[in-house]
Amino acid sequence: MHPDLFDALPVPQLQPFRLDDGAVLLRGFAGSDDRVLLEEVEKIIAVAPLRHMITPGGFRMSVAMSNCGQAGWVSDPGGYRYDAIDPETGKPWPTLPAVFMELANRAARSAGYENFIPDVCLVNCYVPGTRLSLHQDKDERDPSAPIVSVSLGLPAVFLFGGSQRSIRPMRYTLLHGDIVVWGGPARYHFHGIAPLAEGHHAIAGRKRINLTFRKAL
Ligand SMILES: O=C(O)CCC(=O)C(=O)O
Ligand SMILES: [Fe+2]
Repeated sequence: MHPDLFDALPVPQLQPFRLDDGAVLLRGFAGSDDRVLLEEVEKIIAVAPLRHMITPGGFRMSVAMSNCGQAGWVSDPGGYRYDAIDPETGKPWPTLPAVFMELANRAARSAGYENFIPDVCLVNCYVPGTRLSLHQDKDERDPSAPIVSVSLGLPAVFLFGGSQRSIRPMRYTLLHGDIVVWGGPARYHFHGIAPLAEGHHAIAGRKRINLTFRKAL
């Protein structure tokens, strides 16, 4: 059979996998955009370098972070905030690439959230051993907008709990191209990432890149 015949076949559309009311996992949703997304990440971190922020408690975060968009999430001994200026460079953050905006909007729509227009993308970089402890994303102004979280590179175990820290989190393995969307009744659910296992990814190498899209301002 000629390979072009396959191109005409519809791409299998996996059903969104429900994690909780308001929260879904879209398996492989970003898979076909992976190389473009990673190229854009390289451009972003060339301007706004990855850095380990300091928590208000004085700890150095194990995840290396950067941002793009109208503001960026920053943490320092004074607290957490969104800042239009990158404190590391003194300049505005790089703008949100069109391919990021489009993907985030499309993923949100697939999860049941119409008209999601993010203004911030937090870039998280994990290497084996890196973890992100259970937390809520609650520094954003608009509670009606979901969080759209894209996984690229090495797999990670995503911990997804409930509205209270005491609710024991469920564990889901997130793979290259997966997107998790949480909003509505799940918007303030506790979540985190277990320590990344050792490994090598064919495109991303020895790391995991996570992009979280937010409407923060
Ligand atoms: O890396 C992830 O999948 C989650 C990132 C996250 O929770 C955050 O950036 O607030
Ligand atoms: Fe988070």
